[in-house]
Amino acid sequence: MDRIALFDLDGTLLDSAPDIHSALERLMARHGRPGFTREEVWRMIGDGVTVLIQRASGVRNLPFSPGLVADFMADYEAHAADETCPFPGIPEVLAGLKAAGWRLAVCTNKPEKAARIILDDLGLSPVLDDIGGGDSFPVRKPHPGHPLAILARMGGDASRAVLIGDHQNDTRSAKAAGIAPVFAAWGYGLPEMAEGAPVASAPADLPGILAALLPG
Ligand SMILES: O=C(O)COP(=O)(O)O
Ligand SMILES: [Mg+2]
Repeated sequence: MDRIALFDLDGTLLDSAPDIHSALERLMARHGRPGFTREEVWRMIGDGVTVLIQRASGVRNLPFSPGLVADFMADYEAHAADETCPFPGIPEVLAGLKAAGWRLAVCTNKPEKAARIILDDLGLSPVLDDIGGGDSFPVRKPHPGHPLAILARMGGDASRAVLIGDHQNDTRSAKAAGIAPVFAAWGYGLPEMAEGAPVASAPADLPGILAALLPG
């Protein structure tokens, strides 16, 4: 059976924080609230857009409502790839893995529509076999059902898959699913979020780590 590499999106494949940050600044400004530092935004990313807006509105004493999320998303989707780009080395690593026979997919807590807009815009969609967002299934990371639902769609198996991500939600969902986790240390997570998973310090480390975990 083919080996499958599942990639987290924000903070793993893509440096997407600049556009998330900008859209959040505009949302706060529309409600007369001050913005956030980039580091504060990194700490709020990882559990999907609703939790991001709950965290941000909570800190700024802005009553949370689903309308805030819809308002944020309409603006974010229109600007999601303005400054967002793959981390250096990512396109080459994806192409190399593909050439080595791996099938590739994205497992992100970002809403699927926004993920597809960005991946299309950055020209990464053709190398991906599947994209499963935070709203694609009844559950999302850290629930193991999120990566497992993507594997099921691909006809894959947990024992022949790895999940690379920058947050404890990634390592935890992988471990609970029986998928080998790899921690992306270049992303937005704190080092302790690796929780014992093998650590890749740069994208260029991935081919070696993945081949060691799942020899062809
Ligand atoms: O949208 C988020 O909060 C996180 O998305 P990710 O799962 O791709 O890191
Ligand atoms: Mg991430």
